[in-house]
Amino acid sequence: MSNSLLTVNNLTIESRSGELLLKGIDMEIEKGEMAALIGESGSGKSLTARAILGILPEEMTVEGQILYKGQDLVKLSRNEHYQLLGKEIGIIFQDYRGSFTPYIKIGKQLIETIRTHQSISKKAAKEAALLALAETGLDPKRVYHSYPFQLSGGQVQRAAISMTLALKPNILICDEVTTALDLMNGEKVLKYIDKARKETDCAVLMITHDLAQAYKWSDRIHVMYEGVIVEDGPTEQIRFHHQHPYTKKLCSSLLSLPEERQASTTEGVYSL
Ligand SMILES: Nc1ncnc2c1ncn2[C@@H]1O[C@H](COP(=O)(O)OP(=O)(O)OP(=O)(O)O)[C@@H](O)[C@H]1O
Ligand code: NI
Repeated sequence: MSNSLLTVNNLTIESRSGELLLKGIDMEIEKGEMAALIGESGSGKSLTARAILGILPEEMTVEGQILYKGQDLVKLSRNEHYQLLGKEIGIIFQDYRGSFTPYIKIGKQLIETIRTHQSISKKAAKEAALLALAETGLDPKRVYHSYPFQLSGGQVQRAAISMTLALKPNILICDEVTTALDLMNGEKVLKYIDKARKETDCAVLMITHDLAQAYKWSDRIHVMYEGVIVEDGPTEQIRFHHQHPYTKKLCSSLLSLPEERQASTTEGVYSL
């Protein structure tokens, strides 16, 4: 067997009306790997993430397996699944504003989250919170003592990422994390996620529309199209030797852009 940390086998999701939203996808994510899941809007990327997190709408029917540490996540109850969130499986969403309650200071919320998952003293949790904030390039004391509305969008998002990473999850799922950020902040966030991955050896599943971003940061790319993973492989292979017509279309949309812009990761420009 491989080094797989998370194995998705033949995952199928059907909506209440009988529409097949995911059609038997397979995916393996290894420890320490940055795996990208790319594909156009509505192809099933976020549903895949939600299945792994156990937060799919109740009315959907799920078949197949999601194996993690010897257990099948598809078979867990909501409550059992919920226990894994945070410490084992972390999530960073595009909509980071929902990560914090508006009228409680960031520091207090960080401490509470850390202490929900680790039995450490308030003082130790405060130290961990300040360290986590500093690592995302924020002014730790200022952010710690601020309410979310006193910070810019990019600062709140970095604070939300600090909170997720302070728990040191084994798998981190990032769903379109840079879409709402400008280029500079998007790059900072990805750099920070990558640094955390290297330090903790966690696996990252990076969901994105942005092929340039996937090229730059991921080790492996899974290409999704209409609920199917049409192709996957090491990033270089997908970049230079892809086979599937949909991947060709995706890659050629990027190739037609000037070279220096390919190296950057602007949001929007490469969106499909
Ligand atoms: N709660 C829901 N009920 C019914 N259908 C849904 C629900 N959530 C998503 N879908 C459908 O499932 C399909 C996949 O949606 P999903 O959110 O996974 O797409 P995505 O690849 O993440 O797209 P985007 O890039 O726009 O975020 C879409 O056709 C969508 O309409
Ligand atoms: Ni999505």
